[in-house]
Amino acid sequence: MSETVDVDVVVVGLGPGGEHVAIKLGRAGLDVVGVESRLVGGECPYYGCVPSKMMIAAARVVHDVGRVPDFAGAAQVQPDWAQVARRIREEATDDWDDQVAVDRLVDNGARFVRGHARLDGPGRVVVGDTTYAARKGVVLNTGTAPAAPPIDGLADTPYWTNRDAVALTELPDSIVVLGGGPIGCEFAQVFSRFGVRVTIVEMADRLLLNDEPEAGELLEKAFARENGIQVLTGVTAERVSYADGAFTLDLGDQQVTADKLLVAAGRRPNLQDIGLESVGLDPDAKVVETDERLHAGERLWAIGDITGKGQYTHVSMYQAAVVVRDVLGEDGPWADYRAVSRVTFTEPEVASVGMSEKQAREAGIDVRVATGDLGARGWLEKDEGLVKLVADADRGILVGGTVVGTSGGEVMSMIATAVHAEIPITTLAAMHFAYPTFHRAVEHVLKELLTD
Ligand SMILES: Cc1cc2nc3c(=O)[nH]c(=O)nc-3n(C[C@H](O)[C@H](O)[C@H](O)COP(=O)(O)OP(=O)(O)OC[C@H]3O[C@@H](n4cnc5c(N)ncnc54)[C@H](O)[C@@H]3O)c2cc1C
Ligand SMILES: NC(=O)c1ccc[n+]([C@@H]2O[C@H](COP(=O)([O-])OP(=O)(O)OC[C@H]3O[C@@H](n4cnc5c(N)ncnc54)[C@H](O)[C@@H]3O)[C@@H](O)[C@H]2O)c1
Repeated sequence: MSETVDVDVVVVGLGPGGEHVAIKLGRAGLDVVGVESRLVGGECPYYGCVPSKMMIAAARVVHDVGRVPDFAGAAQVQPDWAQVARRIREEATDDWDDQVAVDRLVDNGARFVRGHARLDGPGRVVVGDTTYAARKGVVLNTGTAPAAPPIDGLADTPYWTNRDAVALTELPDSIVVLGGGPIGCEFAQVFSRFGVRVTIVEMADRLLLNDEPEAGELLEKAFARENGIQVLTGVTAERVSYADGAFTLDLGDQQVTADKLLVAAGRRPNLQDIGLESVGLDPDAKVVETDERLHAGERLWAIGDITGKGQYTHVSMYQAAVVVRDVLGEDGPWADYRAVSRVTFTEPEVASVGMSEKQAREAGIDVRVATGDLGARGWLEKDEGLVKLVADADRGILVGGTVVGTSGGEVMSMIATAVHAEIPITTLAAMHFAYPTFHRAVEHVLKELLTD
């Protein structure tokens, strides 16, 4: 029997942002219903950031032991994937069980419904036989799923996505990674450091297409040097087949074969089958357009990957905080994307904030760029890397920056502060920079920007 339940807010999809909204509004005393079809917390804790960074931490330790001969004699390491798999299962994902997250939601005053939610007009959400009528509105946080590129034969093979890769209990001897974006690069290096023979197949002419070209080029060199990850760029897989326990990718003039195939070729937004047409939105659109308060329509907010402002947990959480302020009638600050930062956790880390040089030029800015290496600390640690700064010469401020290197994400944070707060370059260049830190490399590049 169908029923209608009146509530204040319905949150559809409980990724990192949706979970935050439901908890905060529940705690504020609103009648909130959170609906999730899979696991509360979404991709990040169960299939994304958290398990992948646990793998990366393990791989880094293995790699560091391998560097002993470069610095201090000899050491032996016997990597054991079982320990990594156990840690992911027990410490990160509770064996892919979200009871703790469900309890946290309910303890904070929200109601939880497991199921697939569909919009049914403004402020209305249907789950099974129940319609929720939301007085204040609906927050969409449906996220993304792994995309499968339209390659002949691929759909008929037992290929892996990130969801399989984080649940591995045994490593294969060899793997092809299709896609050289953040997901492909992070997994490729982990597997390679555990002794798997890795080939990356990327159709663009470089790795990390969304970062500065210098970053992808440097990472490719690091991959080649380290354990010999084979990187094939500018190639298109024409056909994929699977026989006798092996995948074969036909790349036109060559073939690659491996025990496993990991598809890391981008994400597909979960926007079909959620009733967008009932609120006047296009279900075939790639993103849901939002304003600075994340409004997407009448009594409708959208947050997270589906908004197209950067597919990152911190963007989803940032937007969630904006929505909470809006729902509770508080003052801003409202959403501002000038200084969105991102880090690919390879070694070297690839970190960036704000605009790339190309984006700044396309925006019509009077662009000035400068690039430098990691300076004294890089030499001491035998680490290669770079700092690239993108300036608006007219305004005398930074609009973007990239750091590739050890702790690149941490070094980038000072550039993020500068871009966000629009600190004059002359003020930045007059700072003290401790010797010999990695962040001191930024000083040299700032001075370079100021020389004629
Ligand atoms: C391997 C990997 C590594 C990553 N590493 C990082 C990282 O290091 N740092 C970082 O910032 N980001 C990282 N990301 C990206 C990050 O996981 C996402 O940006 C983050 O999860 C935010 O997504 P979201 O809030 O849009 O929702 P998601 O996490 O995608 O969650 C959306 C939820 O909505 C649910 N849902 C969808 N439709 C419905 C419906 N109709 N009814 C009910 N429920 C529904 C889904 O089941 C899902 O649980 C990584 C991603 C991957 C795949
Ligand atoms: N550390 C992090 O913050 C982190 C880590 C992983 C993922 N993420 C987020 O998840 C998003 C998705 O990651 P992703 O790496 O899957 O996507 P992506 O879109 O960033 O990269 C996918 C890559 O696959 C390539 N590709 C697509 N189709 C192909 C084909 N048929 N053959 C060969 N190459 C093909 C594309 O050219 C692209 O370079 C990222 O953009 C990022 O926002 C973040």
